[in-house]
Amino acid sequence: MKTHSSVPSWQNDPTARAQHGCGSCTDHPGTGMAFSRIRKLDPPSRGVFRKAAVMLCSLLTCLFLLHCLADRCGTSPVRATSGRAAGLPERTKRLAYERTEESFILAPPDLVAGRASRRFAGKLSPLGEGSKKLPQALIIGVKKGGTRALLEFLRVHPDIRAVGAEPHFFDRNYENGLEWYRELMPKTLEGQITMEKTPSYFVTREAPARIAAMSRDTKLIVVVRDPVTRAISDYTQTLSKKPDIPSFESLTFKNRTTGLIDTSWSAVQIGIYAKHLDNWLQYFPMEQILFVSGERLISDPAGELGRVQDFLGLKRIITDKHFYFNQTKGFPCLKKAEGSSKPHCLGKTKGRTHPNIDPEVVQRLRDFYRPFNMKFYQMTGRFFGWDD
Ligand SMILES: Nc1ncnc2c1ncn2[C@@H]1O[C@H](COP(=O)(O)OS(=O)(=O)O)[C@@H](OP(=O)(O)O)[C@H]1O
Repeated sequence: MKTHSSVPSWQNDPTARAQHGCGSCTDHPGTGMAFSRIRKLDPPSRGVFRKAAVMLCSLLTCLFLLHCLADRCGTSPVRATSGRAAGLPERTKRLAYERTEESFILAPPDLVAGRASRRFAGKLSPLGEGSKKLPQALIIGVKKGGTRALLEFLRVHPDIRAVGAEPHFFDRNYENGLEWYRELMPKTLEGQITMEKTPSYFVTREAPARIAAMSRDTKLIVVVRDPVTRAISDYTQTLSKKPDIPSFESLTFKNRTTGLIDTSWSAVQIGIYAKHLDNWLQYFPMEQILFVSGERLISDPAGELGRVQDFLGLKRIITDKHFYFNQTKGFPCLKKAEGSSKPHCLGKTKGRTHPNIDPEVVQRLRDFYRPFNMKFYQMTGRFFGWDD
């Protein structure tokens, strides 16, 4: 019987074996004997064995690479994002973090995209298959209506993929072109719907024509809320950023003595829903627009989500089971956020405490909005109950 002497010297020396790139070839006692036995029976098999060993090593390398790739596409965008952010100055990092929540305009798009892809990590196949598509459905408004809640809830649905931040494409970034817009979108697989929300679209004169130019089939969703509460919510948001602004009461009127409302103040303007809707109806039929009640989104989220899923032609997957009422927050929250197993409420910028407004001013605003609300109920065929 031949001994190890016929085996190349590097195979007898573990260190040398490792250097030859196959440290596990003869790690078990007796394997060297097996080598020589094989060699004795069939001399050409030594070459075959070497080839097999090389192939095995290559296969293991490939598997390792595939594993890394899958990991990167699946969960590690968190690391990738923070890694990218790690190279940024502290202030830029903070800005990017703060602003991705609301808008693409001030945050570097690649950073935002990284954050967005992290949010969708659970829905991609391990290799990140799919392609970026222009949205087939948009939440176009209204500001402070409950648009973030609706989008966060919708993202629980496996057939919806959405951009987390607001792209503001059809109002502020239109000159960037559709390709820029498409690049912001997450990848979708066949049958999945791409969505985004930018509440200012509803009051942007050019938005309907621009969206129709992208696709006349785009489904539009508007979350509407009592225009008086909406105006106060809008004001509360501005106040939180600029504490020195005049009072709500003084901004409401052109002339407080005559009681003339200042309709040029955006907080008031946005709530004239019937007027804005007229503009959309020049480009889209009513059947293509769904109105979600901001009030019911809070009191019965599953009910409103049911209507939205029907409108989007999706199976009703999001139901009562997905929500619980968080007493501390005072709002419904998700039992499990998309891509996570933990309960999730919206952040502290949603559900702010509103300042007390002079009841007379509130009443004056109610009187102002009443005819517009009536017109809006008529146009939409839905009674929202803001004037009880
Ligand atoms: N589940 C849940 N959690 C927290 N907040 C909720 C929820 N559902 C609806 N809302 C209401 O959403 C209001 C903010 O609306 P938007 O998300 O459209 O605001 S924004 O235009 O994007 O800034 C926000 O307005 P404010 O209460 O004035 O902060 C909330 O009343």
